[in-house]
Amino acid sequence: MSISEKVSNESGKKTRIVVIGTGAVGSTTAYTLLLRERMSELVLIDYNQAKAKGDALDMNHGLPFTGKVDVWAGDYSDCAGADIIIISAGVAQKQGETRLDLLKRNVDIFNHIVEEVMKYNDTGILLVATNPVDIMSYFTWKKSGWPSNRIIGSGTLLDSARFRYLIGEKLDVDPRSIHASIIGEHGDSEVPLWSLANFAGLPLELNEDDKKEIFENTRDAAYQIIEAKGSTYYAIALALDRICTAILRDEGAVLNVSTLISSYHNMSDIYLGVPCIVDRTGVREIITLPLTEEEEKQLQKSGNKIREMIESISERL
Ligand SMILES: NC(=O)C1=CN([C@@H]2O[C@H](COP(=O)(O)OP(=O)(O)OC[C@H]3O[C@@H](n4cnc5c(N)ncnc54)[C@H](O)[C@@H]3O)[C@@H](O)[C@H]2O)C=CC1
Ligand SMILES: CC(=O)C(=O)O
Repeated sequence: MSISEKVSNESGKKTRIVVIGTGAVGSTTAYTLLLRERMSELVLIDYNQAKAKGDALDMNHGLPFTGKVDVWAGDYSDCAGADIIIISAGVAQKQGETRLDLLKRNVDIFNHIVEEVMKYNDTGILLVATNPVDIMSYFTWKKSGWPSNRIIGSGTLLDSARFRYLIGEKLDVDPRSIHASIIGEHGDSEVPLWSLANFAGLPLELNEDDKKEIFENTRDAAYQIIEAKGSTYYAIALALDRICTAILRDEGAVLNVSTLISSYHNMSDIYLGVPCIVDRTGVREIITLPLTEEEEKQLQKSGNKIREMIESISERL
């Protein structure tokens, strides 16, 4: 069986992923998808066309070491027929800057991108990584007019991975065996769900100081990495690859992505990071977790912060 057959979807059609914005996050994501042979066609689009062309050339030179994937630097017309379109274009967070500071600049960029994508595709799934991701996902949903199940933000999948890694380190247990979630905003108001965290079904043996340290290092991870090297991209690339895989393989995997909530712990009409069942249709179902009173309070605070940000761009919606 050839690789292109292997990665074809059920109808035998080739599988295409488009990455828009091939900066640190976009190019690392594209490379991760290529290494793991997730698709038969990979298209790179960037405002800086030379960068996209250089990346495509560089990745093509690696094909003798991977499988057969067609990789090229394209334009928006290549979104036609794409299964997944990842948007990681925009302005990156600078040292000391919050994700929300980026909002207005990135809305301008998305206004153009979403309009272009809509000209060529109305059946794919849009996967948003650009920050502030919950608000950019909401904006994309509004602007596109697509059903919300097909507009997915990376949400708190990355934060949950950081949380599981740090808990695993503390307990000396493989992070894949740690079941623990961060929900809410992908940002400073995110909420750790200690009440549900476990491994092998057992509660975690962590004292309050350990918990405080683990959560603060989870919440502040992006700031720490940006201070050290300017931007974060490896772990988000793996998180985006995980979401693409759940979609393309129709997995029904539970992932903490950002989605439109309509009645979640008394909140509605915002995009928020919550556990969702992800399959070929995108977000198939949102899972409502039983929270403690304190966790619910924190989640509502996080939701209110997102709502305020959405209201600050209301004239653009
Ligand atoms: N959701 C998450 O967990 C994470 C999100 N991010 C976010 O991802 C975004 C990208 O970050 P980086 O890759 O580090 O930034 P970067 O500056 O390296 O890359 C951004 C790219 O977008 C391109 N771009 C700008 N305007 C464009 C347009 N109109 N059309 C097409 N391309 C355009 C730029 O030319 C550049 O190549 C940022 O908003 C960052 O905060 C970063 C890490 C994790
Ligand atoms: C930059 C960012 O959002 C992150 O690494 O979490």
